[in-house]
Amino acid sequence: MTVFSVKYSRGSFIFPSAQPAPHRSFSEEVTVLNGFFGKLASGGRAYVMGDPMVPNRKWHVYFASNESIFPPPRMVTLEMCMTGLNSESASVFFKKDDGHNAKQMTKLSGISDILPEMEICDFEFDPCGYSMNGIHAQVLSTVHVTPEDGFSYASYEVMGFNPGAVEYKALIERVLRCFKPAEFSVAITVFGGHKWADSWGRSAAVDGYASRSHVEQEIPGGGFMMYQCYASCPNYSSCPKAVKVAAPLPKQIMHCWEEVEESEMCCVVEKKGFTIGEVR
Ligand SMILES: C[S@@+](CC[C@H](N)C(=O)[O-])C[C@H]1O[C@@H](n2cnc3c(N)ncnc32)[C@H](O)[C@@H]1O
Repeated sequence: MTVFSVKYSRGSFIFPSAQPAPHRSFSEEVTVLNGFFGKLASGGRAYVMGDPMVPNRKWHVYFASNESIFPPPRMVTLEMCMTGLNSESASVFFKKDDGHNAKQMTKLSGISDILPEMEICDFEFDPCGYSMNGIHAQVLSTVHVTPEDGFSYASYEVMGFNPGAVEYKALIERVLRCFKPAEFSVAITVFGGHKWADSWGRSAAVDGYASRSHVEQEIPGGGFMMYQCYASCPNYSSCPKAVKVAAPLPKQIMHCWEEVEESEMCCVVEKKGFTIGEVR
């Protein structure tokens, strides 16, 4: 089987020092990924997006494609990372003596209502935890839930949908209803031209949450990424305004990959076919 394209993405780890190799730093991960995919026609391309005002919330992305013209065809991807889950919402993802299983977790949590047409294969962990994969035609989605209090976490990812047929803000709100997190991030990746993605390239005002940061990054060939972090804010009028951070200008490109630790990256690096940068 030939790889057509690959994308690896993650937020900042909650416990970075607990990560085993090769996840001790993004540069280590990129080295491993380039070992597998760096020889694809596009070369490996890596980005770190984040707002310096929100230091523990960065979005790490790696792409490679067998097309020399990057990026691959039209595609929108939404990725949400949620922490501080509401304890009642999280309790759904604990097994119970009455045989409470993954199917009931999917229904009771509201996950089945996020995109009702999805066919879902769900799994409950023992004593708690939940994962599912969903499919409908070319649309794919996945959810993973760690419900334990103190380090609760849920992720939602969907790709391959028609952005004109799914309303961006409403989808985010259906996901939030399942978990009611204290904080969350949304990463949007658009391949195939900015305009095609309709409302998906714009920031969303989400009821009950304040946008804490908003970062945008153009991808060579017409692609686009947007990364937004939110924190719950019941009294919306007193919420601080979001800081909108622009994409880096070409003149900010610096060749300093080897000298830069991930924690202090402040530049864009292009070296031997891969690019890594932090957007400020
Ligand atoms: C949903 S699973 C992780 C799935 C997957 N690694 C991910 O996040 O993409 C994590 C939750 O399942 C629970 N769990 C129970 N048994 C587990 C196991 N054998 N492996 C991983 N997680 C387990 C953890 O305590 C946690 O609440």
